Amino acid sequence: TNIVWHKSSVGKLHRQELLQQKGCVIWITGLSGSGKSTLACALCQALYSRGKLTYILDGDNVRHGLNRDLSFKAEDRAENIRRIGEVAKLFADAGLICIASVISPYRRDRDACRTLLPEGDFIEVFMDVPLQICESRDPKGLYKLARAGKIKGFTGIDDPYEPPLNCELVLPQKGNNYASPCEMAETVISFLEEKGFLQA
Ligand SMILES: Nc1ncnc2c1ncn2[C@@H]1O[C@H](COP(=O)(O)OS(=O)(=O)O)[C@@H](OP(=O)(O)O)[C@H]1O
Ligand SMILES: Nc1ncnc2c1ncn2[C@@H]1O[C@H](COP(=O)(O)OP(=O)(O)O)[C@@H](O)[C@H]1O
Repeated sequence: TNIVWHKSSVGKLHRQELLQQKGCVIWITGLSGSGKSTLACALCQALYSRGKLTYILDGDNVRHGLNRDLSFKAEDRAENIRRIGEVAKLFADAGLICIASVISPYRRDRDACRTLLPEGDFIEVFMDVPLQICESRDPKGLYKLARAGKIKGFTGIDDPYEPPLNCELVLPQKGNNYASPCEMAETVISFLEEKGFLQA
Protein backbone atom coordinates (compact mmCIF):
# COMPACT_ATOMS: atom_id res chain seq x y z
CA THR A 1 0.00 0.00 0.00
CA ASN A 2 1.04 3.57 -0.75
CA ILE A 3 3.86 2.41 -2.99
CA VAL A 4 3.84 3.58 -6.60
CA TRP A 5 6.17 2.30 -9.36
CA HIS A 6 8.52 5.08 -10.56
CA LYS A 7 9.42 4.85 -14.25
CA SER A 8 12.67 6.06 -15.80
CA SER A 9 12.98 7.58 -19.28
CA VAL A 10 15.80 5.12 -19.96
CA GLY A 11 14.29 1.65 -20.14
CA LYS A 12 15.29 -1.95 -20.76
CA LEU A 13 15.17 -1.53 -24.55
CA HIS A 14 17.61 1.39 -24.40
CA ARG A 15 20.00 -0.59 -22.24
CA GLN A 16 19.78 -3.60 -24.53
CA GLU A 17 20.52 -1.36 -27.52
CA LEU A 18 23.58 -0.03 -25.70
CA LEU A 19 24.81 -3.54 -24.88
CA GLN A 20 23.75 -5.20 -28.15
CA GLN A 21 22.18 -8.13 -26.34
CA LYS A 22 18.92 -9.07 -24.62
CA GLY A 23 18.62 -9.42 -20.87
CA CYS A 24 17.73 -12.88 -19.63
CA VAL A 25 18.33 -15.38 -16.83
CA ILE A 26 20.18 -18.64 -17.29
CA TRP A 27 19.22 -20.73 -14.27
CA ILE A 28 21.62 -23.63 -13.70
CA THR A 29 20.22 -26.22 -11.28
CA GLY A 30 21.65 -29.53 -10.08
CA LEU A 31 23.26 -31.41 -7.25
CA SER A 32 26.34 -30.18 -5.43
CA GLY A 33 29.32 -31.21 -7.57
CA SER A 34 27.29 -31.48 -10.79
CA GLY A 35 29.32 -28.70 -12.42
CA LYS A 36 27.03 -25.66 -12.03
CA SER A 37 29.75 -23.17 -11.06
CA THR A 38 32.17 -24.56 -13.63
CA LEU A 39 29.59 -24.17 -16.41
CA ALA A 40 28.65 -20.68 -15.16
CA CYS A 41 32.32 -19.58 -15.37
CA ALA A 42 32.89 -21.22 -18.79
CA LEU A 43 29.76 -19.52 -20.08
CA CYS A 44 30.74 -16.15 -18.62
CA GLN A 45 34.21 -16.44 -20.22
CA ALA A 46 32.89 -17.54 -23.64
CA LEU A 47 30.32 -14.74 -23.72
CA TYR A 48 32.89 -12.19 -22.53
CA SER A 49 35.08 -13.19 -25.51
CA ARG A 50 32.11 -12.42 -27.75
CA GLY A 51 31.69 -8.99 -26.13
CA LYS A 52 28.60 -9.94 -24.13
CA LEU A 53 27.98 -8.79 -20.57
CA THR A 54 27.06 -11.41 -17.97
CA TYR A 55 26.91 -11.63 -14.21
CA ILE A 56 27.05 -14.79 -12.12
CA LEU A 57 24.92 -15.29 -9.02
CA ASP A 58 26.48 -18.38 -7.46
CA GLY A 59 24.76 -19.97 -4.46
CA ASP A 60 27.97 -20.33 -2.47
CA ASN A 61 28.96 -16.70 -3.15
CA VAL A 62 25.57 -15.11 -2.51
CA ARG A 63 25.42 -16.98 0.80
CA HIS A 64 28.55 -15.04 1.86
CA GLY A 65 26.65 -11.73 1.71
CA LEU A 66 23.02 -11.07 0.75
CA ASN A 67 21.89 -14.50 1.98
CA ARG A 68 24.31 -15.01 4.86
CA ASP A 69 21.37 -15.21 7.28
CA LEU A 70 19.91 -18.31 5.61
CA SER A 71 20.41 -21.98 6.50
CA PHE A 72 19.72 -25.07 4.39
CA LYS A 73 16.32 -25.97 5.83
CA ALA A 74 13.55 -26.01 3.21
CA GLU A 75 12.07 -22.59 4.03
CA ASP A 76 15.51 -20.93 4.04
CA ARG A 77 16.40 -22.58 0.72
CA ALA A 78 13.10 -21.20 -0.62
CA GLU A 79 13.97 -17.70 0.61
CA ASN A 80 17.50 -18.05 -0.84
CA ILE A 81 16.03 -18.89 -4.25
CA ARG A 82 13.35 -16.18 -4.01
CA ARG A 83 15.98 -13.49 -3.35
CA ILE A 84 18.30 -14.79 -6.07
CA GLY A 85 15.34 -14.89 -8.47
CA GLU A 86 14.48 -11.26 -7.67
CA VAL A 87 18.09 -10.13 -8.09
CA ALA A 88 18.37 -12.09 -11.36
CA LYS A 89 15.23 -10.33 -12.58
CA LEU A 90 16.85 -6.94 -11.88
CA PHE A 91 20.03 -7.94 -13.73
CA ALA A 92 17.98 -9.14 -16.72
CA ASP A 93 16.11 -5.82 -16.66
CA ALA A 94 19.49 -4.10 -16.67
CA GLY A 95 20.11 -5.90 -19.98
CA LEU A 96 22.59 -8.46 -18.66
CA ILE A 97 22.73 -12.17 -19.25
CA CYS A 98 22.41 -13.21 -15.63
CA ILE A 99 23.70 -16.69 -14.79
CA ALA A 100 22.33 -18.17 -11.55
CA SER A 101 24.17 -21.32 -10.43
CA VAL A 102 22.32 -22.68 -7.44
CA ILE A 103 21.20 -26.13 -6.35
CA SER A 104 17.59 -24.84 -6.13
CA PRO A 105 16.32 -28.31 -5.20
CA TYR A 106 12.62 -27.51 -5.19
CA ARG A 107 10.63 -27.31 -8.44
CA ARG A 108 8.15 -24.90 -6.89
CA ASP A 109 10.88 -22.40 -5.98
CA ARG A 110 12.44 -22.53 -9.46
CA ASP A 111 9.04 -22.18 -11.13
CA ALA A 112 8.31 -19.12 -8.97
CA CYS A 113 11.51 -17.49 -10.30
CA ARG A 114 10.45 -18.32 -13.86
CA THR A 115 7.16 -16.46 -13.39
CA LEU A 116 9.06 -13.28 -12.43
CA LEU A 117 10.37 -12.95 -15.99
CA PRO A 118 8.75 -12.35 -19.37
CA GLU A 119 7.94 -15.58 -21.28
CA GLY A 120 11.09 -17.10 -22.79
CA ASP A 121 13.56 -15.02 -20.75
CA PHE A 122 14.10 -17.69 -18.06
CA ILE A 123 16.32 -20.44 -19.39
CA GLU A 124 16.50 -23.40 -17.04
CA VAL A 125 19.54 -25.63 -17.47
CA PHE A 126 19.56 -28.94 -15.62
CA MET A 127 22.96 -30.46 -14.80
CA ASP A 128 21.88 -34.08 -15.15
CA VAL A 129 24.80 -35.70 -13.37
CA PRO A 130 24.12 -38.80 -11.22
CA LEU A 131 24.66 -38.54 -7.48
CA GLN A 132 27.35 -41.24 -7.69
CA ILE A 133 29.48 -39.06 -10.00
CA CYS A 134 28.91 -35.88 -7.97
CA GLU A 135 29.88 -37.76 -4.84
CA SER A 136 33.01 -39.20 -6.44
CA ARG A 137 34.10 -35.66 -7.41
CA ASP A 138 33.39 -34.20 -3.94
CA PRO A 139 35.79 -31.24 -4.41
CA LYS A 140 34.90 -29.69 -1.04
CA GLY A 141 34.66 -32.97 0.89
CA LEU A 142 31.03 -32.18 1.79
CA TYR A 143 29.57 -35.52 0.65
CA LYS A 144 32.08 -37.28 2.88
CA LEU A 145 30.97 -35.17 5.84
CA ALA A 146 27.30 -35.76 4.96
CA ARG A 147 27.82 -39.54 4.76
CA ALA A 148 29.56 -39.40 8.13
CA GLY A 149 26.51 -37.59 9.55
CA LYS A 150 28.56 -34.44 10.18
CA ILE A 151 26.38 -32.37 7.82
CA LYS A 152 22.66 -32.93 8.21
CA GLY A 153 20.18 -32.28 5.40
CA PHE A 154 22.67 -32.46 2.53
CA THR A 155 21.02 -32.41 -0.89
CA GLY A 156 20.97 -35.87 -2.48
CA ILE A 157 21.98 -37.62 0.75
CA ASP A 158 19.31 -36.85 3.32
CA ASP A 159 17.57 -33.91 1.64
CA PRO A 160 15.56 -33.92 -1.61
CA TYR A 161 16.42 -32.78 -5.12
CA GLU A 162 13.54 -32.47 -7.58
CA PRO A 163 14.79 -32.58 -11.19
CA PRO A 164 13.05 -30.29 -13.68
CA LEU A 165 10.20 -31.85 -15.65
CA ASN A 166 10.31 -29.46 -18.57
CA CYS A 167 13.40 -27.29 -18.77
CA GLU A 168 15.05 -25.57 -21.73
CA LEU A 169 18.32 -27.55 -21.66
CA VAL A 170 19.59 -30.76 -20.09
CA LEU A 171 23.38 -31.14 -19.84
CA PRO A 172 25.34 -33.16 -20.67
CA GLN A 173 23.30 -33.80 -23.80
CA LYS A 174 22.29 -37.40 -24.60
CA GLY A 175 25.20 -39.46 -25.95
CA ASN A 176 27.74 -36.87 -24.81
CA ASN A 177 28.37 -37.89 -21.20
CA TYR A 178 31.94 -36.65 -21.19
CA ALA A 179 31.26 -33.15 -22.54
CA SER A 180 33.75 -30.59 -21.25
CA PRO A 181 32.54 -27.40 -19.53
CA CYS A 182 33.53 -25.45 -22.70
CA GLU A 183 31.43 -27.75 -24.90
CA MET A 184 28.48 -27.33 -22.54
CA ALA A 185 28.93 -23.57 -22.60
CA GLU A 186 28.82 -23.67 -26.41
CA THR A 187 25.53 -25.63 -26.26
CA VAL A 188 24.04 -22.88 -24.09
CA ILE A 189 25.42 -20.17 -26.39
CA SER A 190 23.88 -21.88 -29.45
CA PHE A 191 20.54 -21.77 -27.64
CA LEU A 192 20.99 -18.06 -26.85
CA GLU A 193 21.95 -17.32 -30.46
CA GLU A 194 18.99 -19.27 -31.82
CA LYS A 195 16.59 -17.37 -29.55
CA GLY A 196 18.10 -13.98 -30.47
CA PHE A 197 19.54 -13.06 -27.05
CA LEU A 198 22.95 -12.15 -28.47
CA GLN A 199 21.67 -9.14 -30.38
CA ALA A 200 19.57 -6.14 -29.33
N1 LIG B 1 23.09 -29.07 3.50
C1 LIG B 1 23.60 -28.67 2.32
N2 LIG B 1 23.01 -29.05 1.16
C2 LIG B 1 23.52 -28.63 -0.01
N3 LIG B 1 24.61 -27.82 -0.14
C3 LIG B 1 25.22 -27.41 0.99
C4 LIG B 1 24.74 -27.82 2.26
N4 LIG B 1 25.55 -27.25 3.19
C5 LIG B 1 26.48 -26.53 2.57
N5 LIG B 1 26.28 -26.61 1.23
C6 LIG B 1 27.09 -25.84 0.27
O1 LIG B 1 26.24 -24.80 -0.17
C7 LIG B 1 26.17 -24.75 -1.58
C8 LIG B 1 24.72 -24.71 -2.08
O2 LIG B 1 24.16 -23.46 -1.89
P1 LIG B 1 22.86 -23.05 -2.71
O3 LIG B 1 22.52 -21.68 -2.27
O4 LIG B 1 23.11 -23.27 -4.16
O5 LIG B 1 21.78 -24.12 -2.19
S1 LIG B 1 20.19 -24.05 -2.31
O6 LIG B 1 19.87 -23.66 -3.70
O7 LIG B 1 19.69 -23.08 -1.35
O8 LIG B 1 19.71 -25.41 -2.01
C9 LIG B 1 26.79 -26.03 -2.10
O9 LIG B 1 27.58 -25.59 -3.19
P2 LIG B 1 27.72 -26.40 -4.56
O10 LIG B 1 28.54 -27.59 -4.21
O11 LIG B 1 28.44 -25.43 -5.45
O12 LIG B 1 26.36 -26.74 -5.08
C10 LIG B 1 27.59 -26.58 -0.94
O13 LIG B 1 28.95 -26.25 -1.08
N1 LIG C 1 32.04 -31.15 -17.45
C1 LIG C 1 32.79 -31.62 -16.46
N2 LIG C 1 33.48 -32.77 -16.60
C2 LIG C 1 34.23 -33.25 -15.60
N3 LIG C 1 34.38 -32.65 -14.39
C3 LIG C 1 33.72 -31.51 -14.19
C4 LIG C 1 32.89 -30.94 -15.20
N4 LIG C 1 32.35 -29.80 -14.71
C5 LIG C 1 32.84 -29.68 -13.46
N5 LIG C 1 33.67 -30.68 -13.15
C6 LIG C 1 34.37 -30.86 -11.86
O1 LIG C 1 33.39 -31.26 -10.91
C7 LIG C 1 33.63 -30.64 -9.66
C8 LIG C 1 32.38 -29.87 -9.22
O2 LIG C 1 32.17 -28.79 -10.10
P1 LIG C 1 31.45 -27.47 -9.59
O3 LIG C 1 31.35 -26.58 -10.77
O4 LIG C 1 32.12 -26.93 -8.37
O5 LIG C 1 30.01 -28.05 -9.21
P2 LIG C 1 28.81 -27.36 -8.43
O6 LIG C 1 28.93 -25.87 -8.60
O7 LIG C 1 27.57 -27.91 -9.07
O8 LIG C 1 28.96 -27.80 -7.00
C9 LIG C 1 34.85 -29.75 -9.84
O9 LIG C 1 35.96 -30.45 -9.33
C10 LIG C 1 34.95 -29.57 -11.33
O10 LIG C 1 36.27 -29.40 -11.74
